[in-house]
Amino acid sequence: MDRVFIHSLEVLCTIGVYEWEKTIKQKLVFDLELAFDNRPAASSDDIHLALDYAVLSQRVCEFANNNTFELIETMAERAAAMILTEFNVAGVELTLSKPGAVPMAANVGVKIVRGQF
Ligand SMILES: Nc1nc2c(c(=O)[nH]1)N=C([C@H](O)[C@@H](O)CO)CN2
Repeated sequence: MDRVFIHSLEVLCTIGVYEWEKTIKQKLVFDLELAFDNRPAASSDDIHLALDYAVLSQRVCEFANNNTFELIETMAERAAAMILTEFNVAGVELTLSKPGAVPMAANVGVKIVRGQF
């Protein structure tokens, strides 16, 4: 299966398990791989047959901005479910990073794969 990808999509969100985290915005970074057949778009050169990565990026930012969770696991799961529901993709691989959450680590996060590839 072909893929469309979106890397390093940065969103400011309310996310975290501690009380102080519920009063601030923190940066999350999405890396997305979407299972999608690109051949109809390629053969027709028609954006309407493509998975529009600009539209999908905007929707993920909106979703993350408008939903507050404690765990990044929950954000990842719900965002993947939203993508599978709202977009015509067979599968989603979603890596969600919370840079700066652990000062001693360059990065921390979770990776999930949902649907089919
Ligand atoms: N597996 C996880 N571990 C932790 C999370 C998380 O979302 N998933 N979150 C925190 C805190 O919110 C942390 O980011 C504050 O620095 C701790 N561990």
